[in-house]
Amino acid sequence: MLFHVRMDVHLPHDMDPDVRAETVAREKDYSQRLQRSGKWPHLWRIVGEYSNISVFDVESTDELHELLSSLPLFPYMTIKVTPLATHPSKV
Ligand SMILES: O=C(O)C[C@H]1C=CC(=O)O1
Repeated sequence: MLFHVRMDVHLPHDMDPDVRAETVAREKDYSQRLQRSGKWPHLWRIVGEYSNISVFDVESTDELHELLSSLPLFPYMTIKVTPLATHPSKV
């Protein structure tokens, strides 16, 4: 199952710089493991925003929720999920 996911990151301005750097580093490691596994085939930066557009390829909505809620940045993000179906005009 494919899902279009938009993530907007809102890190607190007063966040400790060491905590911020460590959280972002853990996020990078976690996301790269999911990308290598094939579950996160697209990850794009939205120009001019601390946001991304992603595509996840997972078995279920429960799996997607588990993956997203385990993101180290999850407490600092708003996430919008759009389920994708096959377009009837696709060749
Ligand atoms: O930077 C972001 O868009 C948030 C998040 C998604 C992947 C990653 O490494 O960080």
